[in-house]
Order: sequence, then structure tokens, then C-alpha cells
Amino acid sequence: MYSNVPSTASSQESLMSLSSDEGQGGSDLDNINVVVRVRPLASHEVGKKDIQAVQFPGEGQIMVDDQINGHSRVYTFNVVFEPEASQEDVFEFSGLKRLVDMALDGFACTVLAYGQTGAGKTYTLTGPQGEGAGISHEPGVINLAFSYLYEGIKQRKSEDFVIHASYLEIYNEHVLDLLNPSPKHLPVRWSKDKGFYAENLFAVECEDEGDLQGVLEEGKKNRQVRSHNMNEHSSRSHTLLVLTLTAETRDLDDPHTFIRRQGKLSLVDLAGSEKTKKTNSKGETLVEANNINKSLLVLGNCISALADPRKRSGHIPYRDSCLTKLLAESLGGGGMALMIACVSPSRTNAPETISTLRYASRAKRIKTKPIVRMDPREQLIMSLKREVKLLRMENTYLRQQTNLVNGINVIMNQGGREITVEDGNTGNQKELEKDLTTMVNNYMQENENLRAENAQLHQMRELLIRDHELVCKENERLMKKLADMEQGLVRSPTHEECRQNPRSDSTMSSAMSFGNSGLWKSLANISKEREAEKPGSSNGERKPPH
Ligand SMILES: Nc1ncnc2c1ncn2[C@@H]1O[C@H](COP(=O)(O)OP(=O)(O)OP(=O)(O)O)[C@@H](O)[C@H]1O
Repeated sequence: MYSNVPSTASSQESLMSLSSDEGQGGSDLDNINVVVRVRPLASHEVGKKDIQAVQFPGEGQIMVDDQINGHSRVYTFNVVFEPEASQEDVFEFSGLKRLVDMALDGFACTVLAYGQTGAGKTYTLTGPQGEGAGISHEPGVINLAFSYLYEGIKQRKSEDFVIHASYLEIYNEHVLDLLNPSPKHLPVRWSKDKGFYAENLFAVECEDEGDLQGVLEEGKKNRQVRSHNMNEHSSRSHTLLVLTLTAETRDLDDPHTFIRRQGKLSLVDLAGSEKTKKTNSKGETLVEANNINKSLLVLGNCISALADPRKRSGHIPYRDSCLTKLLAESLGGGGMALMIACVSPSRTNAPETISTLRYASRAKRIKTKPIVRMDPREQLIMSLKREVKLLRMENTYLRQQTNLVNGINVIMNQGGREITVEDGNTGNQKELEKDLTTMVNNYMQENENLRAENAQLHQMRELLIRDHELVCKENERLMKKLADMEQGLVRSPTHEECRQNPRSDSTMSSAMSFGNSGLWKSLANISKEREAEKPGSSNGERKPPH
């Protein structure tokens, strides 16, 4: 059951469970990776004598007592982290490390923390909030990811990385820059190259881990947080911390050229869904809650559409909220995503826990096809370079073949006397030489046959041409005769001529003298008929007028 868990995790077996086919956060590469984290019962829940309503049967399963329907529900995920799991466990086994590696390789990767308000999203991502005694300083998985990221960069010696960080929040459907606080909202635009993006968003270059931690702290300080019944430090906005990782690698074929790619790591802390009755939200907090719920509903709609193979290729309602616009790339398939679904273990929160697990189950069905992000021009240059390389290889190969054939031609030209072909020292080349010789011989034989056939055809053609010429001459002669005859026939004898010599029809007699062919006979008949029709014709019978 835990055979895929790395040896270091043997002590963790009681703290988490992995689905039977999972390794480090999932081997199901085609789908969004979804893990569940269950926080411990909070002190206020213990105080109210609330009890745990979730159980962990193992193999990535989580079982929740559904009090409303009176039975238990079981859901399966890539990994389920139990309340005792530490931040390091989540970082190590959620698949987040793999996402950081992929972002360094040039993919767009996203980590989303989703769940009910107070379920532990912010705690998981950035550690405990607030200050003072009793507040631990356990780093969040984002902090751990920063260290891992710079470790990874150090190890990739052949690549130069430049990292930029931007941090925004979506508050009441408006985008605000957390690194450049201002009441002015940033418009969300769309471009062919970038997809949806927040215009004029500040991006800070971060040279080391310290810079990134500074960016995180600055953003946390500026985000909208409020207290309500269920969480003293409730996030009232969705936050997106986006790291752009630009890598330059020297082209192995051309040391003067650099290949550039741009990976992206988006770390998203979603505001918690809430039942406003439970949180007792009023006034501004109620407006925030409605906006949060609405945008999470739109996100849910997009997830549902993407998870359904029949709807996936149709319209996905990304444009219905700022959040879904900015997450379009992460969800839409070109990137890689990890959802950390955070849930409360308490019985009072069981309906919300079930709702979160359903939402996460749907997300798990989304298929992705991650692609490396490169500048389209650089991509073109790369593909052209690859083509040039292939053509060069083909050229070299063809040159080698030409040399061999030339060598064989020399052999042929020298009457079959054997000549050692240059570069033909290896056994393979000798084999090839032999094959080529046979092939050339066959071609020559075939050529010879074709030449003979060709000569025959030429002879036949000559004969046919001569015949054709004779026929043409004969034709010409006959045509001339016919023309002469027609000329004679067309010129009708004058009335006077007919009167003087009714029987003499010189034209007719000359035409008849050509022979007795049917043609001439019929022509003569036509001519006679015409003659007979003429008024005053001496040999025609005149018909009385009617
Ligand atoms: N795994 C955990 N271990 C110990 N305490 C936790 C854990 N997860 C959450 N908590 C505590 O639970 C409380 C609520 O957590 P958190 O603020 O992270 O919730 P949230 O899901 O981000 O809520 P919201 O959506 O309202 O912002 C905090 O006091 C936090 O310290």
C-alpha cells in the first residue's frame, strides 16, 4: 500500500496516505495533481466539544461522516495528509518539488490552495499568520519551495537564470498590485502571446532566496485580511504570487547562440468559500464573501467543463471572473497544476468538507498537456537550426554515398578491374560497395534493355511518320479534286446556257468523270435536282401552281 513512499517517509505512514499508483505526489502525469490536507481540530472547535468526522482508510482515501444523509463518503486523491503531517511532509510528498523542477525546465506550473474558510490554506502555503507568543514560525510550502528553487538553480550550472516575481490580489473582482500598493485597479487584458495578464503589474527581479522571501512578506503585509467567526485572519482576496524563471542556455551546436525559455511558477492562495450564516458576515465582509463565493463558483464551472471530455473542447467560461481569466493557462492544459485541497476535520464542518472534496475530485479529472514556454521567434530559430543540422547531416551522408558511387564508377570504367575505393576500409563500407555494384549493374542492364526497346520504338515511329506523310499527300490531292468539283457545282449554268444546250452539263460530266463513287453520284443527283427546280429549266418538269 505504501510501497511507493520513499524510504524517508516510512515514519510518515501514519500521517498521510497515497493512492496505490502514486509516487511523490502522483504519477498520473496527464491529470491535475490533487492532494488533500486535513488540519488539526482548532482550539475553538475542541472548546465546543466538536469531534473529528474524517477517517483515513489509506491508499489516498479520506472518509467523511455525512451526517445529513446518515452515511460515510469516501474520496480518493493522489495523497491525503493527516492532521499530524508537517509542512515539510506536504512539501516533500505533494508533488510541489516536481512542479518547481518543471518550472525550471520551462513549463508553466501552478499550485492552488482551495478550501473552506479557516481550513488551513494560508497556513499551508505561507505558514501561521499573526505574531506573538504561541505563534510558531513554521515555514509554509512556498517558503520551502523558494529554498528548493535556488538550490536547483545552483545545480544547473550550464544555464543562467533570471527570476522575476509579481504578486497580485483579486479583491471584489478587482486586481490590485501587492508589490506596488495603490487604490488603482489593474485591468486584465488578453494578448496572443501572453494570454490573460494584469496590465502594468510590477515585477521585481529576485537574485536570491532572500529577495523572494522579501517579496512574499511585502505582499502578505498588503493583502486584505479580516476577522470573522471562523478565522481570526481570514484572507478576503485571492492572491497570485507569480515567479517568472527565464533560463538562458548556450547552444551546444553554436556556442555564440543562447537558447531562452521561460518557465512560470504561480502560487495561488484562494480565498475560502464560506457560508455567510456561519461566519456571520455583515456589511463589507458580506460583500467580500459574496464575491469570493461567486468567483469560486465560476472556477468550479470552468473545472467542471474542463473535466468533462465532451465539454472540454467547447466554451470554457474563463471570462466570467478575473480569477479564472488569470488561471486560464494553468487550468487549460498547457501547464501543470497541483491543487492542495484544505479541509477541517470537525463534524460541524463536514458538509463543507464534503463540498471541498467534491470540488477537488472534479479538478482531478482535468487532463493537461504541459508545453515548454518559449518565445515564438526563438522557437522558430530553434526549429530552423534543427533543420539546418539535419540538412547538414543529410549532406554529409549524401557526399559519402557520392564518393562511393564515384569509386564504383571508376571500377566500371576500368573494365571491372578491382580498385580500392577511398574511405572504404570498414567491413560495412565493403558490404555497401558490393550492394552498390550489384545495384549499378542491374541499372545498367535495365538501361540496355530500355535502349533497345527505345530503338525499336524509334523505327516504328519513323514508319508511322512516313505512312502519315503519304496519307496526308493523298488527302491533299483528294481535297483539291473535291474543291474543283464543288467549284463547278456551285456555279449554276445561266438560263441562256441551259436553253442553248439543255443536255450538256459540263460541270456534271467532268465531275462524273472522276469515277463512280457513291459520293460523286449523290453530288450529281443533288445537282440535277437543283437544276430541275430552276424555273425555265429545259429538262425539269415544271409543276403547276397550286
Ligand atoms: N495544519 C495546521 N496545523 C496547525 N494549525 C493550523 C493548520 N492549518 C491551519 N491551522 C490554523 O487554523 C487557522 C486557519 O488557518 P488559515 O488562516 O490558514 O485558513 P484559511 O483556509 O487560509 O482561511 P481563509 O480562507 O479564511 O483565509 C489558523 O489559526 C491556522 O494557524
